[in-house]
Amino acid sequence: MSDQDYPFDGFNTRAVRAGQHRTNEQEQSEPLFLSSSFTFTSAAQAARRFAGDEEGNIYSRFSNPTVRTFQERLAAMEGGDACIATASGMSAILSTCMSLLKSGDHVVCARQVFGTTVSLFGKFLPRFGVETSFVPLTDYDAWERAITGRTRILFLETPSNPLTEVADIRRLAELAHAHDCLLVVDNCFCTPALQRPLEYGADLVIHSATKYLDGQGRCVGGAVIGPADLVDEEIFGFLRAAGPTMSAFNAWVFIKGLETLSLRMRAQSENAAALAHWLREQPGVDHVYYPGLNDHPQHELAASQQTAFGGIVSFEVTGGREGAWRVIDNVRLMSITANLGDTKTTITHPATTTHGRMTEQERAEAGIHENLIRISVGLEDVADLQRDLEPALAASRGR
Ligand SMILES: N[C@@H](CCOC(=O)CCC(=O)O)C(=O)O
Repeated sequence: MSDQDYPFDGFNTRAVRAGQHRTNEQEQSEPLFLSSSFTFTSAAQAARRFAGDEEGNIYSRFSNPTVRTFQERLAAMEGGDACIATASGMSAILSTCMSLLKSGDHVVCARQVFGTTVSLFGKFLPRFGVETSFVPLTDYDAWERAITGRTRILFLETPSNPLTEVADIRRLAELAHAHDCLLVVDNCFCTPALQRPLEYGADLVIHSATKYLDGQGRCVGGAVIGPADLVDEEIFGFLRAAGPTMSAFNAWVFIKGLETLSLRMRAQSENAAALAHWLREQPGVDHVYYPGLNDHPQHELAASQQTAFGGIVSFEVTGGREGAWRVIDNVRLMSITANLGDTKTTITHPATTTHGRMTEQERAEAGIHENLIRISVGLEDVADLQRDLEPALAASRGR
């Protein structure tokens, strides 16, 4: 069908409609296909499907209609040609690396990324001959200096986890392309509702669907979005062979999550902004990290690159690790958990959890101090979040 015949292409329309292919049952909501394999009408048809001469389902490790709906919907939302769904956000990064890199290749990665991403690049990929140089996220000269003739991928998160530092995607895309590299952006904190890195020149977008795409803390999953030649050819080939696949059930949950993504991201951004401003005024709070604050070092860049500032607020308290733990131990409403993007507000001590397996030096270089607390702001009333934090902050100060 041509665009003229079907001109319904707004972002919110895609979020609720893209990828839906009704069956003969004429269902209103997307069906969940819990079937590990699919049948063929003949041996010849099976052979055609396996040879790739005929489109159609084969086996849910690499082809499932519910997973396909999620992939088509997320690709449409990110503005990419293709999407591959994976078992987790980490397996999305792993699948990208295993399919696009070979022994002898080199990656440049921001220092300010999720701790497990540091482990993958710094500890596991070197076993397969792929080395990574880590650079400060916003030091563009350092990115350039780190690129060698063997560099294939530049990898970053923006905003970064947990300090919400923001990098200029356009600038890094130009740098990557000038050196024949790919720019891979983990868009977990913003989601396509707030930022679409492919529009700024990124080659691939990574997601942990576990976070905002689900949005209600139910399922683990991931995705890679980008051009068909990379995603459908290279990365799909690895996924089919190695099998770090998203389950149909999880895909179905994520499909429903995508339908409310825009609303949640806006509401959570508003709540986070209100909490960040309030936190700045509280005794015992040393520093608040939130891109929506005027004094955030990349506030203007975030305003130009994102349509809202996101739901993550991090802050430092007086009293070191003990002070931070006391705040966390004294909240009653927020959930103490190592996850983010949930409608329920979560509170985390990054230095000992999400970034706990980085070395002390790696954490210091990334600016993650022992007194840092990360809050993923949910959809509760901000007044209740303040009511929860106020006595926790007081307890931390010994009052
Ligand atoms: N990226 C998420 C996920 C948190 O997950 C963990 O902290 C598990 C640690 C591990 O991978 O071993 C976040 O930052 O909350």
